[in-house]
Amino acid sequence: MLAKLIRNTWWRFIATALSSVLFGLISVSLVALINEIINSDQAGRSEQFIWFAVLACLGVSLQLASKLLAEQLSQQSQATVRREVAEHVIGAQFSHVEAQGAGKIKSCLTEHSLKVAEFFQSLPNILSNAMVVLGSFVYMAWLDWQVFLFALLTLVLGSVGYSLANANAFRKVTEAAKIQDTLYDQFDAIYAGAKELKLHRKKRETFFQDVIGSTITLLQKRRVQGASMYHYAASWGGFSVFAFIGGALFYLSAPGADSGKVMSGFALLFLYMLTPLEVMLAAIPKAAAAKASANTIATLTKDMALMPSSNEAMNDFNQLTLTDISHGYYHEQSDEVFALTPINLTLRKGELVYLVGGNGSGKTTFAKLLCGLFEAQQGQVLVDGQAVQSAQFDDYRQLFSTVFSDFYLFDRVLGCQGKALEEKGNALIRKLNLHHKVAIKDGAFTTQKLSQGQRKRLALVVAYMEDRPFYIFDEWAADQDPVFKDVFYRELLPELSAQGKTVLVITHDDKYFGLADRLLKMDNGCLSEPASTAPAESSAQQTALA
Ligand SMILES: Nc1ncnc2c1ncn2[C@@H]1O[C@H](COP(=O)(O)OP(=O)(O)OP(=O)(O)O)[C@@H](O)[C@H]1O
Repeated sequence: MLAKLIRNTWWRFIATALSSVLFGLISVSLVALINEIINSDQAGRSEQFIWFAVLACLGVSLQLASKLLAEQLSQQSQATVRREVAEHVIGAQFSHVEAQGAGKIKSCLTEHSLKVAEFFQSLPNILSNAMVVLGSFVYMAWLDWQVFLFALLTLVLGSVGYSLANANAFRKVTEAAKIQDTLYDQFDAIYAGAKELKLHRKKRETFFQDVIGSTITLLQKRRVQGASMYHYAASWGGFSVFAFIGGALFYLSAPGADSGKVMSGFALLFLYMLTPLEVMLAAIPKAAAAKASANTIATLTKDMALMPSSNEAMNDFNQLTLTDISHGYYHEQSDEVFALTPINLTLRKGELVYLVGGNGSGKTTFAKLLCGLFEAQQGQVLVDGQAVQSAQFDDYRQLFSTVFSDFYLFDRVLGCQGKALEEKGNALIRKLNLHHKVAIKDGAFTTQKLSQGQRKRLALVVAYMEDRPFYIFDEWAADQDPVFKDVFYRELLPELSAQGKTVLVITHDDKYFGLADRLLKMDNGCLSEPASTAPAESSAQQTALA
């Protein structure tokens, strides 16, 4: 993921890297120049001062450029990550998105993307300081090659200790990234479960301490463990540097050693190198966290592969046939599978079909399968005799308008803009007796602060405005008052059917079963149709459903 981001922003990345590297090199050159100025005679100093002024101005300009570029790079990378995650959530198969869960997705959109952005922000620091350290070693080699060899040995020892700690720390950081995803799910529960938690003290305490509290503590623990490893490693690095300084000074102060310029050069370098070395070592944990976050984001987007895009849309049908289609869920904890028994069914234009059955029998799963939210794990869907291919599923879904029981109402009436549509929507709002509460203005609802039953009516308005040939209502009437329930079953549904729309109504309202053209029954994943309601020409086939 990091490599891909770098590829996408290559010129900015290269410009940032180049300006940071040059700034680092110029910084070391300035230190070397200062040492030369200290140790040269008066005559040679005027030219050196000019060089000093030129290098100082160039260095400051390059530092500014690298920081400005890194800021752009950081914001661009965060925007790219967020766009990519959002694109995958919107464009992947519904079952894949469902399998990831909201917590992980939110965590990627927020904290993980921020960590990636922070890495790019700290890039100039890492590179310029690396150059300072590297340049310092080169200058050391020029001053005294034996001391330089000693410095190299110290560097190797320091790096070995660091890489050992790094592997362990990275495991902790990766573990912390996973715990963070769980925490985001629990953050959702704080808000969504606020009523339940406020009404029950014991529940609240248990949730606060054993659920969210323990996740927060575990995350804190793993992050401290990861960071501590890096601090141990940094201390080991610091110790190696001091051992090197001590050794070098001891060697240089030995009787007969040519100390003058070399000693002052080393003293300057040691002092100058320490901070960059510290900054560099401190940047490594951030880079590790960014890598762990980038890996999480990459896995998420891989598991939510984009579906083939298309500009086509199916917009009508006469007959929709399902042959041997099925879908199942695997429940990891209980090692059980819930699966629909392969379904064979034909639905025709204008039919009003009721689907009934007990809780958990598979009605919603069937509805999701029918409208293409779930791509069948086996079997086929045929529109007017033509099998729908995998690449056509998005086109196929454009036949449906749905209101599931966990529907979502967007603030804006998306995809249905225009004055005429707005007027149509407001007429529907009046028809559903909501006009005293809400209206559509400038393409958006004036309010969403409505009761659940009223919000469901608004979802119905949106579905009507979409004007698709197939409607699915999943227990839509469950929240409606008896008067409006009657309006829904006796007026609205027959009206849709009369307009040639096919309607599948999932319902428990047995009082209205008689109004359906056909009645389907779901029982523990098995779909059947009582012979009396099956269409005459295919009743034999329909009674043999499942
Ligand atoms: N997201 C999911 N992940 C795993 N299993 C699921 C999921 N949704 C449903 N199930 C399983 O599928 C079965 C059927 O669920 P479904 O929602 O289709 O039932 P339903 O008939 O619509 O129930 P209800 O009348 O309560 O809405 C359930 O018993 C449950 O075990």
